[in-house]
Amino acid sequence: MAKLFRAVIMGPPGSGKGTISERIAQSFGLKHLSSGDFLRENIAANTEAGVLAKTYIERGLMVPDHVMTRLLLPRLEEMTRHSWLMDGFPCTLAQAKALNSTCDLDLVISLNIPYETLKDRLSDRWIHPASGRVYNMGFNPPRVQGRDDLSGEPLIQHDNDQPEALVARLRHYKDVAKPVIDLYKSKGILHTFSGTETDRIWPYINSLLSTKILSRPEMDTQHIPMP
Ligand SMILES: Nc1nc2c(ncn2[C@H]2C[C@H](O)[C@@H](COP(=O)(O)OP(=O)(O)OP(=O)(O)O)O2)c(=O)[nH]1
Ligand SMILES: Nc1ncnc2c1ncn2[C@@H]1O[C@H](COP(=O)(O)OP(=O)(O)O)[C@@H](O)[C@H]1O
Repeated sequence: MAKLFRAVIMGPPGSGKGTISERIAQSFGLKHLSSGDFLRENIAANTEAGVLAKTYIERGLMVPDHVMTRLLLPRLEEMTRHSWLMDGFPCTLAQAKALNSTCDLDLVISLNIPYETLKDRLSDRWIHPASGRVYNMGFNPPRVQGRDDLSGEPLIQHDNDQPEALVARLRHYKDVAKPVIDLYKSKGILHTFSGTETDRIWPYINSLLSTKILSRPEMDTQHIPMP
């Protein structure tokens, strides 16, 4: 069987992982998998892992590694016929090692965005809690102010997107992500992109993926961008 493409996107909160993942999924036909979406699905379905995860998320804490791996690895193992891009996992070295034992990654994208930019974006971020859809009042505003585009339900802001909580979250990200980034660097699969605007970073990611994915004959041709 032709080899499938497996990628991970990493970056601090607000770095644009979700936004860039959607663009990659659309342009290259990879399935966009998001740890936050998996968690929300499990919380909504009241699964054992979902009930447990909820107690952490409600307190603004990261979900413990063993809960994350128990939840995500079986789902990834099931995806034997799809190329995918994982957003939000792994976040810690323990998660990265667990993922390593399940699959061989082809590529890791790491987003390196200045603190001031993250602070500005997140303090302007509005979320539709039920779906996880994210809006930014300057970058991608909702069609109707304060309302989700699809459901029309009210949008909220997260307390942990406010400046004081954000400093702690970003510091925490740096500490836990460093060994993960070092691991992927040592494997030779890490690609880091720096900048303050998603629209400026995107062409570089697009051209990197074009060189990696166009050569893969199993990809559905309708998803391959025109040269
Ligand atoms: N002004 C501006 N806002 C952006 C840009 N790229 C993304 N955003 C907005 C969309 C969101 O409101 C916010 C964060 O973007 P994402 O939700 O895509 O980021 P990410 O998935 O990394 O955040 P998360 O881990 O879920 O906290 O910033 C940009 O280039 N300029
Ligand atoms: N890989 C992970 N390890 C631990 N906890 C995670 C992981 N991914 C997501 N979470 C938890 O789920 C929550 C929601 O994730 P996400 O939708 O990515 O949004 P955000 O990071 O902006 O809060 C996180 O705040 C965190 O508590």
